[in-house]
Amino acid sequence: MAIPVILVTGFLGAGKTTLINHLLSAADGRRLAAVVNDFGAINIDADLIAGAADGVVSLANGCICCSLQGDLLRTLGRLMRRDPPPDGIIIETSGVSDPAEIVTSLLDPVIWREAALEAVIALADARALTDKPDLLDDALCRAQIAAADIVALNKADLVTPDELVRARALLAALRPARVIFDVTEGRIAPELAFAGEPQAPREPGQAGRAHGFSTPRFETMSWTADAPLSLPRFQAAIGKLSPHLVRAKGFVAFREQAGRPLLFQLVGERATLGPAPAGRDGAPLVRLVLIAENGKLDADATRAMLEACIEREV
Ligand SMILES: Nc1nc2c(ncn2[C@@H]2O[C@H](COP(=O)(O)OP(=O)(O)OP(=O)(O)O)[C@@H](O)[C@H]2O)c(=O)[nH]1
Repeated sequence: MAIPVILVTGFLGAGKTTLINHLLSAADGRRLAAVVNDFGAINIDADLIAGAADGVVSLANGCICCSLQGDLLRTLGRLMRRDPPPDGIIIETSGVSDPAEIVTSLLDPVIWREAALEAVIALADARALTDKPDLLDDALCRAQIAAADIVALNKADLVTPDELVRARALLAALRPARVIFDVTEGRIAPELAFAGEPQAPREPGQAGRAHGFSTPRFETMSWTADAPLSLPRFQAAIGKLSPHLVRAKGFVAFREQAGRPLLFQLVGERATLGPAPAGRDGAPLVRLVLIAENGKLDADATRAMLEACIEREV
């Protein structure tokens, strides 16, 4: 029997990793494997998928809808040959991927027989949609919603009930026939994701047509440091950089809070610092990935700004 595959898509920072963590934690004895794709050179998402290190495969430094497509198919092949094989596979696309391209690859009859695409779940960010309804004018964002069987309107906790109704209406106008769920922290019912029998292969839809805006549209920069940072200087640097960024994330450590690694997240203008999952041995103390629209980030100046945050021992 074919292994069911769930494809998770959605704009940068909408909550894809959070949803996958939820699905893995609610797996109820099912052996789920996850393939995560970070567009940057450092794969932060793989380290954020809790407690499933064994079943998580990371594809970094490219986008699985274009440069890493072959890697994705090879990875699926390897996962399917595991003994025992997984009961389900979740693929997280990077926020800059056009899922239609990946859907087309997964519809290859050879793949389909063994790993059948069961559902495409698109994450939309209720807060971002409320702040910027014209997000949905964006071709990439539309392609992600258009490819979905299920739309999860995430971050419901960050908007009022009226705002939630408006955000939902915006999505419904774009994708009237699809199911839209309001969720917080990606807590979609697992049975919605792995619903049972895979659907019949579908038409690739707009595959190919919508492409061209994916990877070349964004650029990514990674930065690492082996010494802790100054918290006020880092906050000031992020304040200056955030207007030029669409997304940033990574692990940080501050001199002011010695021995406490933190997870830094920036989505739009919302920056948060929270507890980091246990670090990987040998990984640099500070690992950041910054994503910007092409041409919006001066890499040298950004690097210099971040270097200036390092607290050197005197
Ligand atoms: N308040 C709130 N925050 C959320 C919710 N879901 C996710 N977040 C936060 O939003 C940020 C981004 O979440 P991720 O799950 O990393 O988003 P992503 O789509 O995987 O991000 P990329 O892979 O970089 O595109 C993190 O700080 C999450 O903790 C939610 O429902 N409510």
